[in-house]
Amino acid sequence: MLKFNLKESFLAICHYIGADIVSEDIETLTQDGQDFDLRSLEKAAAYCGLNVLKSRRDLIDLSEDDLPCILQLKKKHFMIVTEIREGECFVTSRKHNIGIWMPVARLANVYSGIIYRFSDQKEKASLTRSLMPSWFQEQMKELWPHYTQVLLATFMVNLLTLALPLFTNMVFDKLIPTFATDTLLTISLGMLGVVAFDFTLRWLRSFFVDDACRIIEKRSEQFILGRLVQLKQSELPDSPGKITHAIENFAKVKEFLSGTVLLSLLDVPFFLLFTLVIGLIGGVMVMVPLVIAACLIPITIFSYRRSREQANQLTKVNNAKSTFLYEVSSELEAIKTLGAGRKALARWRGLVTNSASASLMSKQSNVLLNTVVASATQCVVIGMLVLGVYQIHSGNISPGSLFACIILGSRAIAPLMNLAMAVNRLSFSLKSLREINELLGLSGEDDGHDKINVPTLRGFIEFDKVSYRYSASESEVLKDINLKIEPGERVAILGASGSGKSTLIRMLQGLVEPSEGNILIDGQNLCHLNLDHYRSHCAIAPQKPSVFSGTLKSNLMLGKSSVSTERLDEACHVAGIDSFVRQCSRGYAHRVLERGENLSGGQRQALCLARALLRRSRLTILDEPTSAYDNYTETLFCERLPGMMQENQTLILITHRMNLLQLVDRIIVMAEGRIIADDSRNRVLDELSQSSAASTM
Ligand SMILES: Nc1ncnc2c1ncn2[C@@H]1O[C@H](COP(=O)(O)OP(=O)(O)OP(=O)(O)O)[C@@H](O)[C@H]1O
Repeated sequence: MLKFNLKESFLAICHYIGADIVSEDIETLTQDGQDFDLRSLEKAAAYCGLNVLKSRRDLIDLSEDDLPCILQLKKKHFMIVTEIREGECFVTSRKHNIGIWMPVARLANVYSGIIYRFSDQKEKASLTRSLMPSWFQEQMKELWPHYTQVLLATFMVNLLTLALPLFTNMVFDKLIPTFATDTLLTISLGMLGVVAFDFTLRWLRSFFVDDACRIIEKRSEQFILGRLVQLKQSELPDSPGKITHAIENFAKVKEFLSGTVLLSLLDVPFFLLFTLVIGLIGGVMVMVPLVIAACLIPITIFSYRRSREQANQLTKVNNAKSTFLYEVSSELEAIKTLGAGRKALARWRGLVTNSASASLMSKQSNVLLNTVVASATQCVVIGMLVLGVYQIHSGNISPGSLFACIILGSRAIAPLMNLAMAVNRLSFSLKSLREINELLGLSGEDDGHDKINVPTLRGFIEFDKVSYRYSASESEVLKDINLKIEPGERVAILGASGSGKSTLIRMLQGLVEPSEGNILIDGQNLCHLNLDHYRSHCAIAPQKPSVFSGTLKSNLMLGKSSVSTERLDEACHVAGIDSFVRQCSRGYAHRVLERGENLSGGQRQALCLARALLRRSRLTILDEPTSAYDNYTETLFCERLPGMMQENQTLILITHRMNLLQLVDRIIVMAEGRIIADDSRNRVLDELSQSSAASTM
């Protein structure tokens, strides 16, 4: 029988689905030497973009949807199933890519009942996205058990609150007249027990709320960043400051969930319970809290509306502040050298003034509201005392009942007061939630369609009548582009600044979608491809180098989980950053600051170029890869690159440097968003030199 251990079985699955992973990758991922268990399997699967689902399942229930899968056999052996038919499963071997049909009855003798299935991570993500409008509500739903505990604790706490007024009533009406000290002692001890229980419940309630909040915080923040990465580039707000502001503001939602606002909301329904008890004890005395509540409700509603407007205003000015701060902090050097500090300061002053006055208005109305609301308890006590005197005088209630009503009245009105005071924070929390919902609700790259995985990219590219217009631009920046690039071709794209070269490359990476026409990759429409998967087969050195804080190695390995040192050395050698790595005392472990601030422009560019070359992808796109290089390093790069490129690797090179054209066989020339020449290198260069000679005559 074809039995494996778990690791071999997983490799067999990968081989079957064409996932790009080898045994060495798994060893690096799971730290060789450790047992390959479920955790290791999950890690290795995630590397291939898969989720593992381990469950119990009868063989009889196995369906096409579960395939390919791993069956756990009785003696810790495993077997993979790739096909099923009436009463039989096809179990296969990785090494020989062959298998046998085995009767289910025979398999059942050795099968332990446990199956490992695999689903595409994107499928799971798109499932989450289908819940997008209510992603937050969904999370809250999952936390329902936590909030049930909170509700239960709230209910108990409020019930226990009744004990004190009832005790007071009894003391005044029964124990003082009879001087029943034994009863007083017994009931007092009982009351101490109630206080201890109340204390525990309150503590538990805030613990449950904090715990729920911690879970929401963890899940939401993971979800937010995960979703952000998947959003369509063209849909994102123009300013990164807006994005960070929306995410930072999410803290207000967490504050709402963990703070007094939520607890005051939960306490509000108990107003009815307390007024009911006041009605039972004091009859007409119930009118006092009802009247005060009736006054508080419109004040609360008015205050909520006002604070909503203020929240909108404050968010707007704070957005502008964050955006400006982001810009200034990232371009501090340019501001200094250009002597633009004063101008920046003047603009900052304007923004700060706006923000300070918006925040002052919000604070002032909050303080006014708090002062008005704080008087409500006093009004309840005064109202109760005045009405109580008449009621006692007419024999309707006892003095004990009056005391009990005063305590209950204050308690009944407290949640309404808290709510009125919390509306300001409530409107800010809701505003923040709306803001983040709007951001996360933008279209994602993989929303809507079932996306196709390209198991291995051949690199055949076709632009079919492609046009594109940026939402902010007045006219099309690409017009009716028809283009075919065969696998293994080496192509340069030339053109004046603004002719659309980088936009064409951005489209090729699926960052922006054609306004018209289609882009086909190996015959498949790019918009139907799983972009994450497709991009994992591409390597790009962008025009603007993107360097992150970490080490040289972490920057080189971005998007790659393991790579041999030889490969790393080779890529750095070709990109011309090897001598710098050698100069650094810690080599690849050399510390890189945020955005590569401690590297020169050329080093940053070389780092990104080495990162792209390291991937040895079928499709390599280099967008002005040597624009920051000196001539000598550029010449070395031109000499070394051909030795590294394999025959089947397609190269697309955007450049203004004539020196780099020796790397390609074909040249495409663009002007004003159109292809104006597309031919072999020599012919295009001849044409270009003829036309430049003609223009100088
Ligand atoms: N995000 C954007 N929003 C609006 N217009 C844009 C955007 N990015 C680029 N453009 C416009 O699109 C046109 C093509 O830009 P693109 O960057 O593709 O040119 P390019 O040929 O790569 O130029 P260069 O050689 O200077 O890099 C330009 O006119 C540019 O102003």
